[in-house]
Amino acid sequence: MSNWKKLFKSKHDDDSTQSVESDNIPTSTPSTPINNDPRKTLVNDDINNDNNNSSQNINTISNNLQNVSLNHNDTLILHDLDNTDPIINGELPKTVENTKMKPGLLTIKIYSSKDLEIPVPLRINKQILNKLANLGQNINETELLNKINLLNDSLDDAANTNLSYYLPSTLRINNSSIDNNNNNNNNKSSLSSIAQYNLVYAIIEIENSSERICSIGNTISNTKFNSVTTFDITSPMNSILSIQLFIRIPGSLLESNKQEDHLIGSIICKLKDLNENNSNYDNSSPTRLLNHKWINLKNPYTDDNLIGSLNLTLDFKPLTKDSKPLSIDDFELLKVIGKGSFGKVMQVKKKDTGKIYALKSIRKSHIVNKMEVTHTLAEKFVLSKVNSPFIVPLKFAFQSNEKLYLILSFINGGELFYHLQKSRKFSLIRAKFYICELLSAIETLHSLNIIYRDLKPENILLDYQGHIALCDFGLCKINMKLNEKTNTFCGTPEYLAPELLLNKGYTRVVDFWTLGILLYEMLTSLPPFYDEDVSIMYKKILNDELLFPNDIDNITKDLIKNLLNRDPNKRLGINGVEEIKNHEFFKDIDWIKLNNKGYIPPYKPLVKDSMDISNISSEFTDERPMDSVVDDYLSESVQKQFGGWTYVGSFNP
Ligand SMILES: Nc1ncnc2c1ncn2[C@@H]1O[C@H](COP(=O)(O)OP(=O)(O)OP(=O)(O)O)[C@@H](O)[C@H]1O
Repeated sequence: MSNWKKLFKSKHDDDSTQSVESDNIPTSTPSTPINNDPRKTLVNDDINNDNNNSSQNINTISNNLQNVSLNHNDTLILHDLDNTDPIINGELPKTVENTKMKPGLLTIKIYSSKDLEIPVPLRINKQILNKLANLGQNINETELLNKINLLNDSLDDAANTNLSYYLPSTLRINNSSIDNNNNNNNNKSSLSSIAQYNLVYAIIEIENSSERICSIGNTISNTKFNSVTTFDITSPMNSILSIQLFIRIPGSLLESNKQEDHLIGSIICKLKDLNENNSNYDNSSPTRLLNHKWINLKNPYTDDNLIGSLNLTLDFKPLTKDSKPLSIDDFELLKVIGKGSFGKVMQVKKKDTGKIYALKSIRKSHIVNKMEVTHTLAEKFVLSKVNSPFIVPLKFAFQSNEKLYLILSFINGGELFYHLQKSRKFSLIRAKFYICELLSAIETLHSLNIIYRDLKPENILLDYQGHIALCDFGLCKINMKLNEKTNTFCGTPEYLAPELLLNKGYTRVVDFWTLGILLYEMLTSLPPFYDEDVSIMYKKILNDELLFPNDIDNITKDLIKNLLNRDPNKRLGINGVEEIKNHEFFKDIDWIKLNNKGYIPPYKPLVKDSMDISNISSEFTDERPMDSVVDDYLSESVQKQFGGWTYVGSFNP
């Protein structure tokens, strides 16, 4: 079949980042716009009832959203740590409701660890031990040698527990002397020789921002960090702080002979719970949430207590009415990372905290001219209301006279589109993982009466661990109660549901059709009704039999067939997302674990740190990052529509 041979085309090949409007002539289905690029997002304004009321302003949308019924599923299993610190291991909250704790800055100081254990057996002998002893840094060498001599004497019985007390956490090594694997093929680096090897490191993550800190001395067991980092916190009532401790083991100490990174243990806690424990908490002045406290490590996947703990101090400084409003000058522009219909997306660094974000800038005059004001306002409101682990978090929104700015967490594992292009298709395990996380994201949106309408691999980003983050909420339709219909013709041609093509009105179940198309595409490399000619593709969507390649199993086929039921009233999910979750395909999924990002992603993108842009096309990153100066005049009444744009979290100072 010819459509199995489609060559993926970059969505940016032909200036196709512009939304296509209805002047494109329908050829097959009445009132259906056609464009040359099947993957391009369509919005048909002729029948776009979203935009009918161009004077609808941000406040109206805000009011609408306040009426939204919140499906709050916030059951937490709390368990004590030192009998005082509640550490969570429950379901992530999905909405921002409580404004007891204001947005602000969280400063984390990590001093040291105690009793850490190396989680895997090491291949170790006297020679290696002595070499390590000589390479140890920031440690009293004589003392270390004495200890290692003791250990040498009983090496046969030496458990890793003991080793972690003697091995230094930071080594200065001649690359070739400890880990030949790093240098075998690289003469240059074997010449460059001495390198600092921070064996123990921590990844601190909160609100999708992460920071890596490295050991600076002592032993693996009692690592010294003495590091300070500050995070911007926008939803403190929902923020979950995760600190994961890893050890990087040189290949020469492992049977595999290859360098490996292993998780030693983690701390996961909810900021508000730490706050609730602090009886002196004042909502508007800096507060110490933890003071030099030893926190026990846990296994994040089983929640079992582990031996070992970390010494921390946490300080929280809430924003106040006097805090200076944000502007583009508070950010350093680093790289262009994407282009949307109305502006660029850039990687930026917030000057005060040094944290890396994505900045989406939108020119006001463009959206006004294209009657896209409502969609843009809806995007910001959806982002500011929704709190899902699988939706890209909005950090801030601000504006100038000419532009609107959104500051989002920078998700740098690349678009799913890019990874699908590279792999052509995914294994069932990998596709299932993405579908589960997407279903959870859609569930959160639907619970807020929001339909997404534009599910496709281009709008799905992978984070550095390989979890998904849905982006681009420009086509969301808000206030869509169960079974309520809308008519706007929008979406991406190969993902359009039949009821949308027939222009008879559609409900939230369009999102389940697109989910079915996406699953099919991930497993086979092409959407099921694909054709390069869009008008033929529309006919196929409406009429063609759904065919599967032989390697798709019956349970998966059954799920796809039910999601791709052309009758929206009989489509799986018509009675709610739970109906889909109950399908046999998902029978082994623990949804609470999933929402805690508890499943290890089957694929981890190659991401070094939050600055890394290697998964982003050079088509963007080669461009010079700049906030273009524009001189658009917008009348006061037009400007008024953007009145409530500013966002600094669940509280506006
Ligand atoms: N938070 C983010 N982190 C990293 N990259 C991002 C982020 N947000 C957006 N991008 C990149 O920028 C691209 C364009 O962003 P987005 O889709 O939100 O813009 P848009 O104007 O709404 O686009 P469209 O024209 O497709 O509707 C995305 O496809 C993605 O590759």
